[in-house]
Amino acid sequence: MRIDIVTIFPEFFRVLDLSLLGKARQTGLIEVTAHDLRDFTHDRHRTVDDTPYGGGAGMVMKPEPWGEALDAIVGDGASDALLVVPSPAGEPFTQQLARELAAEEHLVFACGRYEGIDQRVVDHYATRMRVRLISLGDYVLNGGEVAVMAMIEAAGRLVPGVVGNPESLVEESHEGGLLEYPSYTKPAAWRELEVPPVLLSGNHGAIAAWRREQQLERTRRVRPELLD
Ligand SMILES: N#Cc1c(-c2ccc3ccn(Cc4ccc(CN5CCOCC5)cc4)c3c2)n[nH]c1N
Repeated sequence: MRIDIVTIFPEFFRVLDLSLLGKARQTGLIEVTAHDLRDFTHDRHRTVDDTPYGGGAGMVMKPEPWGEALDAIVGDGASDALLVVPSPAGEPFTQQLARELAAEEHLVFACGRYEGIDQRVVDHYATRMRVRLISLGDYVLNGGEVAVMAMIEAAGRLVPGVVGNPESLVEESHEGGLLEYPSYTKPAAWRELEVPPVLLSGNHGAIAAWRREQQLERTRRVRPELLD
């Protein structure tokens, strides 16, 4: 999988050199490149924003630098890449959407700032490639970078070979539509708190049944809408 990110804060994505995704990058499973949008400006101040037509607070990101940056990544014609634009107005990011992103060969993330990117950028690239506006959740961020980091982590870990033990991807929260069961490890007693005895029983059928019941109880209590 190839991932390109366009942002005015490319150093924000240095953290992707660490941990699981760092290893996936070293093995070539996932190739991540962050591009500085200001490298595609031509004025002394490397300007990427301007006042909004129609008035209103804040600034809007100019289309020209975005056009040059995205053309440098996907060329000047049609592209099979998927352009992902984080936006408060986007479709909700879910585990299912993470699976869909994980199946893509080439993802291009456009990280907006200020009040967002001139709409014509999305409208233009929608004539040349698939474009999806995606929202991390119903709260307001200052830009797309945090959302892109979450999307790359959620999708990247689903790419075959990235997570050592694929079984660990199955019994997670939101896999299979339920929240995950509680987990325990040694010691068997800690600050007078005991591990549930069934987990020490060695009875794999009883353990599986207990875990399933825990998933259902937790989902009913915390996220009942997932059971609809
Ligand atoms: N993913 C994701 C996100 C984002 C996100 C993603 C990308 C950008 C680029 C700029 N921003 C700042 C911004 C904040 C609020 C608004 C709404 N405006 C409506 C009219 O009144 C002014 C305010 C617009 C832009 C972004 C925010 N926020 N929350 C998510 N789940």
